[in-house]
Amino acid sequence: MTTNPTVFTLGDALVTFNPSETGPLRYVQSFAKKAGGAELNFAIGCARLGLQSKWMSRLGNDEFGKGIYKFARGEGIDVSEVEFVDGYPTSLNFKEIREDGSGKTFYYRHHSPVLTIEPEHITDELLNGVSIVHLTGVFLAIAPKNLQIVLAVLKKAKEKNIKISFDPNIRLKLWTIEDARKAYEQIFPYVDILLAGMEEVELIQHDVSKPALEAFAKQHGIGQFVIKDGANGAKLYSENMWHEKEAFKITPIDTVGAGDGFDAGYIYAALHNYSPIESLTFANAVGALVTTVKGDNEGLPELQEVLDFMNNKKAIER
Ligand SMILES: Nc1ncnc2c1ncn2[C@@H]1O[C@H](COP(=O)(O)OP(=O)(O)OP(=O)(O)O)[C@@H](O)[C@H]1O
Ligand SMILES: O=C(O)C[C@@H](O)[C@H](O)C(=O)CO
Repeated sequence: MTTNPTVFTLGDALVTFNPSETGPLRYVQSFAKKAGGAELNFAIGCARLGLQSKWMSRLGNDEFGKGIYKFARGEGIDVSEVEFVDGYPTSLNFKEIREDGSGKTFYYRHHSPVLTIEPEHITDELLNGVSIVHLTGVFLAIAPKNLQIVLAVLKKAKEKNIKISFDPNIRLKLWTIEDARKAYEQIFPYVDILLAGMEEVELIQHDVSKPALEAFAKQHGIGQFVIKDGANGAKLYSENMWHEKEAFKITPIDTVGAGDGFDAGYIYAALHNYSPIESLTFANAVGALVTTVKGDNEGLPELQEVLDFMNNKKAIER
């Protein structure tokens, strides 16, 4: 491959308050201020792996928005499609983390700045030079009108022959499963790579037997159907075959963002023509590494870190 491929994504970012201790949020006394948001995490993951990463968003014209903007730019993300808007405060997320590393999110994003994105902002030039468009259900869940924006991006991507990947990222704190299913029905026919968590697959499609999942992929014309399953690893259905790979053995301390990291790893692998098993292994490694660091994206690794981790190579620390 001669030029470095560009990945495009679109979504809301949040100032994420990570608790300084585990346990119920009501007893937590202090937080570390960080940045989060599923699509921003994905964009950071791609940039750390060395891809060109373009993130479209809107941020509040406030201190938090400016902080996120500087953070994203510092990660090397193309922020030319990020704008500040007055009257819409930057979204917030307070996290709760349990002893096993599992997390809960408490959102304050009812008046998100991304509500000001309109279909006419999806211009012809927006996807110039882009190799893959990656969208997620979080942006869809923020407001019903976002479906029209997502469809505009998907249509533009199809016109330009750009591959489309999608992560349902179901957030039932933002919408109902019925509304999610209705929106996904309109999205799935465009999707080339579907990256879904096992629990999400169960919510979307009750029967998770292999024949039912095969029928689901065929019905929607999904070329690569990837199912992420936490500590069990991941599997892929593609070209009438199943491929499965176990997870790496690690001790998770904060699992939020593992799925976004996995997505970035899988897209990196897809853009570099990895085999199905190589792709799952690489993406599992990125997902596992994310869980070993507190924060939604601090654990996203650089390419060499993934390779060293997969080869069990110890880093020289001193
Ligand atoms: N405890 C763990 N041990 C090893 N690997 C893990 C663990 N948790 C997650 N991973 C890796 O990260 C991937 C994604 O995690 P998970 O299945 O939880 O994603 P998800 O459901 O999309 O999550 P989320 O949207 O909450 O980030 C897994 O497929 C696996 O490769
Ligand atoms: O954008 C979101 O709603 C998700 C984030 O709060 C968080 O970073 C996450 O859940 C990542 O998958």
